[in-house]
Amino acid sequence: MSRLSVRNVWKEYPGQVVLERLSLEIASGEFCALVGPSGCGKTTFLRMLLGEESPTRGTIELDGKPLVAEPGPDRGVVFQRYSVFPHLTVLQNVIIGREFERSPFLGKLFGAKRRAAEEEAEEVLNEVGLSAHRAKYPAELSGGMQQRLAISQALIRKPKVLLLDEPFGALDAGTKSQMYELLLRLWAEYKMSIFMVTHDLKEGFTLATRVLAFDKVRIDPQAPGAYGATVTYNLPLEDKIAAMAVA
Ligand SMILES: Nc1ncnc2c1ncn2[C@@H]1O[C@H](COP(=O)(O)OP(=O)(O)OP(=O)(O)O)[C@@H](O)[C@H]1O
Repeated sequence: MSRLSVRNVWKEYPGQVVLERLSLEIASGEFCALVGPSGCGKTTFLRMLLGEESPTRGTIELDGKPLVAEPGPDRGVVFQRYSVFPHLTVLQNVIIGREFERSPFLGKLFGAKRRAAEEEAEEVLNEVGLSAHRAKYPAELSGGMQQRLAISQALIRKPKVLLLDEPFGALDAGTKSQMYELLLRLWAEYKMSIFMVTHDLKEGFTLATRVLAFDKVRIDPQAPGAYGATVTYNLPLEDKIAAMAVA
Protein backbone atom coordinates (compact mmCIF):
# COMPACT_ATOMS: atom_id res chain seq x y z
CA MET A 1 0.00 0.00 0.00
CA SER A 2 1.19 3.51 -0.64
CA ARG A 3 -1.58 6.05 -0.14
CA LEU A 4 -0.24 9.60 -0.32
CA SER A 5 -1.79 12.51 1.58
CA VAL A 6 -0.47 16.01 0.97
CA ARG A 7 -2.03 18.61 3.27
CA ASN A 8 -1.60 22.32 2.73
CA VAL A 9 2.06 21.99 1.75
CA TRP A 10 4.19 25.05 1.08
CA LYS A 11 7.81 25.09 -0.05
CA GLU A 12 9.80 28.28 0.23
CA TYR A 13 13.43 29.11 -0.48
CA PRO A 14 14.93 32.44 0.64
CA GLY A 15 13.15 35.16 -1.33
CA GLN A 16 10.95 32.71 -3.24
CA VAL A 17 7.78 30.77 -2.65
CA VAL A 18 8.01 27.74 -4.96
CA LEU A 19 4.86 25.81 -4.00
CA GLU A 20 1.83 26.91 -1.99
CA ARG A 21 -1.41 25.43 -0.68
CA LEU A 22 -0.78 22.00 -2.14
CA SER A 23 -3.36 19.45 -1.04
CA LEU A 24 -3.75 16.03 -2.66
CA GLU A 25 -5.09 12.60 -1.79
CA ILE A 26 -3.64 9.96 -4.09
CA ALA A 27 -4.80 6.35 -3.79
CA SER A 28 -2.33 3.49 -3.59
CA GLY A 29 -1.11 2.25 -6.98
CA GLU A 30 -1.95 5.35 -9.00
CA PHE A 31 0.28 6.58 -11.81
CA CYS A 32 0.42 10.40 -11.62
CA ALA A 33 1.91 12.56 -14.35
CA LEU A 34 3.15 15.96 -13.12
CA VAL A 35 3.02 18.63 -15.83
CA GLY A 36 3.41 22.41 -15.88
CA PRO A 37 5.66 25.24 -17.02
CA SER A 38 9.40 25.17 -16.43
CA GLY A 39 10.41 26.27 -12.94
CA CYS A 40 6.97 25.80 -11.34
CA GLY A 41 8.23 23.32 -8.75
CA LYS A 42 7.53 19.85 -10.16
CA THR A 43 11.00 18.55 -9.34
CA THR A 44 10.84 20.23 -5.95
CA PHE A 45 7.61 18.31 -5.27
CA LEU A 46 9.30 15.02 -6.30
CA ARG A 47 12.27 15.81 -4.06
CA MET A 48 9.89 16.31 -1.14
CA LEU A 49 8.28 12.93 -1.89
CA LEU A 50 11.77 11.41 -1.98
CA GLY A 51 12.61 12.99 1.39
CA GLU A 52 15.48 15.09 0.02
CA GLU A 53 13.58 18.27 0.85
CA SER A 54 11.00 18.99 3.58
CA PRO A 55 7.92 21.16 3.27
CA THR A 56 8.24 24.61 4.83
CA ARG A 57 4.65 24.21 6.00
CA GLY A 58 2.09 21.41 5.85
CA THR A 59 2.45 17.63 5.97
CA ILE A 60 3.06 14.76 3.58
CA GLU A 61 2.04 11.28 4.72
CA LEU A 62 2.59 7.90 3.12
CA ASP A 63 0.07 5.35 4.39
CA GLY A 64 -0.83 7.63 7.28
CA LYS A 65 2.78 8.08 8.46
CA PRO A 66 4.75 11.31 8.00
CA LEU A 67 7.48 10.96 5.37
CA VAL A 68 10.89 10.67 6.99
CA ALA A 69 13.28 13.46 6.06
CA GLU A 70 15.67 11.27 4.12
CA PRO A 71 15.30 8.96 1.12
CA GLY A 72 13.99 5.58 2.32
CA PRO A 73 13.96 2.14 0.66
CA ASP A 74 10.20 2.49 0.12
CA ARG A 75 10.92 5.13 -2.55
CA GLY A 76 12.96 4.74 -5.72
CA VAL A 77 13.97 7.50 -8.10
CA VAL A 78 15.01 7.76 -11.75
CA PHE A 79 16.23 11.01 -13.31
CA GLN A 80 16.32 12.10 -16.93
CA ARG A 81 20.10 11.92 -17.09
CA TYR A 82 21.38 8.56 -16.20
CA SER A 83 22.23 8.10 -12.57
CA VAL A 84 24.29 4.96 -13.22
CA PHE A 85 27.92 4.58 -12.20
CA PRO A 86 30.23 4.57 -15.25
CA HIS A 87 32.99 2.47 -13.62
CA LEU A 88 30.64 -0.39 -12.64
CA THR A 89 29.20 -3.09 -14.91
CA VAL A 90 25.46 -3.36 -15.52
CA LEU A 91 25.14 -6.13 -12.91
CA GLN A 92 27.25 -4.24 -10.33
CA ASN A 93 25.17 -1.11 -10.94
CA VAL A 94 21.99 -2.96 -9.98
CA ILE A 95 23.54 -4.68 -6.95
CA ILE A 96 24.70 -1.31 -5.65
CA GLY A 97 21.04 -0.21 -5.58
CA ARG A 98 20.53 -2.96 -2.98
CA GLU A 99 23.76 -2.17 -1.12
CA PHE A 100 22.85 1.49 -0.65
CA GLU A 101 19.46 0.50 0.68
CA ARG A 102 20.73 -2.08 3.18
CA SER A 103 23.66 -0.19 4.59
CA PRO A 104 24.02 3.32 3.30
CA PHE A 105 27.19 3.98 5.29
CA LEU A 106 29.08 0.69 5.03
CA GLY A 107 28.03 -0.16 1.50
CA LYS A 108 29.25 -3.56 0.44
CA LEU A 109 27.38 -6.80 0.97
CA PHE A 110 29.30 -10.05 1.57
CA GLY A 111 28.77 -13.82 1.41
CA ALA A 112 25.22 -15.16 1.26
CA LYS A 113 23.69 -11.67 1.24
CA ARG A 114 25.86 -10.72 -1.71
CA ARG A 115 24.80 -13.87 -3.61
CA ALA A 116 21.12 -13.19 -2.84
CA ALA A 117 21.53 -9.60 -4.10
CA GLU A 118 23.19 -10.94 -7.28
CA GLU A 119 20.26 -13.26 -7.89
CA GLU A 120 17.75 -10.46 -7.37
CA ALA A 121 19.76 -8.20 -9.68
CA GLU A 122 19.74 -10.91 -12.37
CA GLU A 123 15.96 -11.20 -12.01
CA VAL A 124 15.44 -7.45 -12.39
CA LEU A 125 17.78 -7.31 -15.40
CA ASN A 126 15.78 -10.10 -16.95
CA GLU A 127 12.56 -8.10 -16.39
CA VAL A 128 13.95 -5.04 -18.18
CA GLY A 129 15.61 -7.06 -20.96
CA LEU A 130 19.23 -6.33 -20.01
CA SER A 131 20.39 -9.82 -18.94
CA ALA A 132 22.56 -10.31 -22.01
CA HIS A 133 24.37 -7.06 -21.24
CA ARG A 134 25.13 -7.72 -17.57
CA ALA A 135 28.93 -7.56 -18.00
CA LYS A 136 28.96 -4.34 -20.04
CA TYR A 137 29.77 -0.86 -18.78
CA PRO A 138 27.23 1.98 -19.14
CA ALA A 139 29.27 3.66 -21.91
CA GLU A 140 28.70 0.55 -24.02
CA LEU A 141 24.88 0.89 -23.73
CA SER A 142 22.39 2.96 -25.75
CA GLY A 143 20.44 5.77 -24.04
CA GLY A 144 17.34 3.58 -23.68
CA MET A 145 19.40 0.76 -22.19
CA GLN A 146 21.00 3.15 -19.70
CA GLN A 147 17.55 4.31 -18.62
CA ARG A 148 16.44 0.70 -18.23
CA LEU A 149 19.50 0.19 -16.03
CA ALA A 150 18.59 3.25 -13.93
CA ILE A 151 15.05 1.85 -13.54
CA SER A 152 16.55 -1.52 -12.48
CA GLN A 153 18.57 0.20 -9.74
CA ALA A 154 15.34 1.60 -8.34
CA LEU A 155 13.34 -1.62 -8.83
CA ILE A 156 15.72 -3.90 -6.90
CA ARG A 157 14.65 -2.00 -3.79
CA LYS A 158 11.03 -3.02 -4.52
CA PRO A 159 9.85 0.54 -3.86
CA LYS A 160 6.25 1.29 -2.92
CA VAL A 161 6.61 4.59 -4.75
CA LEU A 162 8.61 5.16 -7.92
CA LEU A 163 9.59 8.76 -8.68
CA LEU A 164 10.52 9.57 -12.26
CA ASP A 165 11.89 12.97 -13.30
CA GLU A 166 11.51 13.20 -17.08
CA PRO A 167 12.89 9.70 -17.47
CA PHE A 168 12.35 9.54 -21.21
CA GLY A 169 13.16 13.16 -22.15
CA ALA A 170 16.46 12.27 -23.81
CA LEU A 171 15.21 9.25 -25.79
CA ASP A 172 14.12 8.98 -29.43
CA ALA A 173 10.47 8.27 -30.29
CA GLY A 174 10.92 4.53 -31.00
CA THR A 175 12.86 3.89 -27.79
CA LYS A 176 10.31 5.95 -25.85
CA SER A 177 7.39 3.77 -26.91
CA GLN A 178 9.32 0.63 -25.90
CA MET A 179 10.01 2.26 -22.54
CA TYR A 180 6.28 3.07 -22.12
CA GLU A 181 5.40 -0.60 -22.56
CA LEU A 182 8.10 -1.65 -20.12
CA LEU A 183 7.10 0.91 -17.49
CA LEU A 184 3.39 0.01 -17.68
CA ARG A 185 4.25 -3.68 -17.33
CA LEU A 186 6.54 -3.06 -14.33
CA TRP A 187 3.96 -0.74 -12.72
CA ALA A 188 1.32 -3.47 -12.90
CA GLU A 189 3.69 -6.21 -11.77
CA TYR A 190 5.28 -4.37 -8.83
CA LYS A 191 2.01 -2.62 -7.85
CA MET A 192 3.87 0.62 -7.14
CA SER A 193 2.53 4.15 -7.10
CA ILE A 194 4.31 6.25 -9.71
CA PHE A 195 4.89 10.01 -9.82
CA MET A 196 6.42 11.10 -13.12
CA VAL A 197 7.42 14.63 -14.15
CA THR A 198 7.06 15.10 -17.89
CA HIS A 199 7.09 18.01 -20.32
CA ASP A 200 5.20 15.90 -22.82
CA LEU A 201 1.45 16.19 -22.19
CA LYS A 202 0.72 13.34 -24.59
CA GLU A 203 3.10 11.12 -22.65
CA GLY A 204 1.30 12.06 -19.44
CA PHE A 205 -2.12 11.23 -20.82
CA THR A 206 -0.85 8.00 -22.42
CA LEU A 207 0.70 6.56 -19.30
CA ALA A 208 -0.95 8.02 -16.23
CA THR A 209 -4.14 7.34 -14.30
CA ARG A 210 -4.10 10.96 -13.11
CA VAL A 211 -2.62 14.15 -14.53
CA LEU A 212 -1.60 16.84 -12.02
CA ALA A 213 -1.01 20.24 -13.62
CA PHE A 214 1.13 22.69 -11.61
CA ASP A 215 0.92 26.44 -12.20
CA LYS A 216 0.78 29.77 -10.42
CA VAL A 217 -2.68 31.19 -9.80
CA ARG A 218 -1.35 34.44 -8.34
CA ILE A 219 1.35 36.51 -10.00
CA ASP A 220 2.85 39.80 -8.83
CA PRO A 221 4.95 41.22 -11.71
CA GLN A 222 6.86 43.40 -9.21
CA ALA A 223 7.77 40.39 -7.04
CA PRO A 224 8.06 37.21 -9.13
CA GLY A 225 8.98 35.07 -6.09
CA ALA A 226 6.09 36.23 -3.90
CA TYR A 227 3.68 33.45 -4.87
CA GLY A 228 4.19 29.78 -5.56
CA ALA A 229 2.59 27.28 -7.90
CA THR A 230 -0.11 24.86 -6.85
CA VAL A 231 -2.04 22.04 -8.50
CA THR A 232 -4.44 23.84 -10.82
CA TYR A 233 -5.88 20.71 -12.44
CA ASN A 234 -6.19 17.30 -10.86
CA LEU A 235 -7.55 15.12 -13.66
CA PRO A 236 -8.37 11.51 -12.88
CA LEU A 237 -8.45 9.43 -16.08
CA GLU A 238 -11.43 7.30 -15.07
CA ASP A 239 -11.04 4.59 -17.73
CA LYS A 240 -7.43 3.92 -16.65
CA ILE A 241 -8.36 3.93 -12.96
CA ALA A 242 -11.13 1.42 -13.72
CA ALA A 243 -8.65 -0.77 -15.63
CA MET A 244 -6.23 -0.55 -12.68
CA ALA A 245 -8.93 -1.72 -10.27
CA VAL A 246 -9.64 -4.80 -12.43
CA ALA A 247 -5.96 -5.77 -12.86
N1 LIG B 1 17.73 24.09 -3.46
C1 LIG B 1 17.16 25.18 -3.97
N2 LIG B 1 17.44 26.41 -3.49
C2 LIG B 1 16.86 27.52 -3.97
N3 LIG B 1 15.94 27.50 -4.97
C3 LIG B 1 15.64 26.31 -5.51
C4 LIG B 1 16.21 25.10 -5.04
N4 LIG B 1 15.68 24.06 -5.75
C5 LIG B 1 14.83 24.62 -6.63
N5 LIG B 1 14.79 25.96 -6.48
C6 LIG B 1 13.95 26.90 -7.25
O1 LIG B 1 12.63 26.40 -7.22
C7 LIG B 1 11.97 26.68 -8.46
C8 LIG B 1 11.33 25.42 -8.98
O2 LIG B 1 12.33 24.52 -9.45
P1 LIG B 1 11.96 23.05 -9.96
O3 LIG B 1 13.25 22.44 -10.45
O4 LIG B 1 11.22 22.34 -8.92
O5 LIG B 1 10.99 23.37 -11.18
P2 LIG B 1 10.44 22.41 -12.31
O6 LIG B 1 8.99 22.67 -12.42
O7 LIG B 1 10.85 21.00 -12.04
O8 LIG B 1 11.22 22.96 -13.57
P3 LIG B 1 11.65 22.25 -14.95
O9 LIG B 1 10.37 21.85 -15.61
O10 LIG B 1 12.37 23.34 -15.69
O11 LIG B 1 12.53 21.10 -14.58
C9 LIG B 1 13.02 27.28 -9.39
O12 LIG B 1 12.85 28.67 -9.43
C10 LIG B 1 14.33 26.93 -8.72
O13 LIG B 1 15.30 27.90 -8.97
